Amino acid sequence: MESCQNNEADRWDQVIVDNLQRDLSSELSLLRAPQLSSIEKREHLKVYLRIRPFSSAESHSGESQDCVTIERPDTALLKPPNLSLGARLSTDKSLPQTGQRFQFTQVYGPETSQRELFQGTVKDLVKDVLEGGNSLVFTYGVTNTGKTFTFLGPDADAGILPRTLDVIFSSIDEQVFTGTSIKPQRCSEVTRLTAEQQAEEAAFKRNFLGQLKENERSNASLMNSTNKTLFEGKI
Ligand SMILES: Nc1ncnc2c1ncn2[C@@H]1O[C@H](COP(=O)(O)OP(=O)(O)OP(=O)(O)O)[C@@H](O)[C@H]1O
Repeated sequence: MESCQNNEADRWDQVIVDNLQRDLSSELSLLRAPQLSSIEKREHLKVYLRIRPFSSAESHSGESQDCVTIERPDTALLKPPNLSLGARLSTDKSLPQTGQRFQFTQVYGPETSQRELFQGTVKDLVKDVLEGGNSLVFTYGVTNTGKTFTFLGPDADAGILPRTLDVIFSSIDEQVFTGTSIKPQRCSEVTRLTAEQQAEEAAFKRNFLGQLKENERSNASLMNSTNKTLFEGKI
């Protein structure tokens, strides 16, 4: 009897498992195509490649700029640089060097200005942020590839961060809250300050800015005395 019951139970398990398999497989096969295309539509990650110009040391070292070729606006072909270990170990110099192709949202060549890069990559994100959106931008690359140049840039040729701040502050010009009764907290919250807290914040700000100015002054006088020593040393 027991064995008969077991057989019966096994049969039902089998039926349920079979149905489950059949249902899932038919559902998955129906869902697969639309799901993939909707993921593709929601793809927000953009990856840009910026190729910096050769430094004068690199140009003088005899390295060929052919190690990076922009094949299409979104594709770069990379070959091992002549001076790299891989290229030096390759025994047959008559064979063409093999390269690897990489695809990006857009490739920016060495002649790209800071302005062009900002306009092509980050400007629209800043507009979204001004309308309440969130964005994350970061630079990634080995040392000496131009991350700091791209992000901060020299004073005379600002990178994407100062350009972003400029757009933000120019856009909210009229809406800047000049009072001191609220203080930003974490990413998107604010704390309301009592009169006593406002006085504390104001004193902290005065001290902080005073210290910054003092540091700038002492750095400038240190530079002056170092230059003077070097100059006198040369004479
Ligand atoms: N687009 C560019 N045009 C002209 N010079 C550039 C450019 N990008 C980088 N450089 C120069 O190349 C050098 C290395 O750049 P940078 O310091 O930005 O590299 P990095 O990736 O931040 O390096 P690290 O990771 O070591 O801090 C600097 O002398 C910089 O001025």
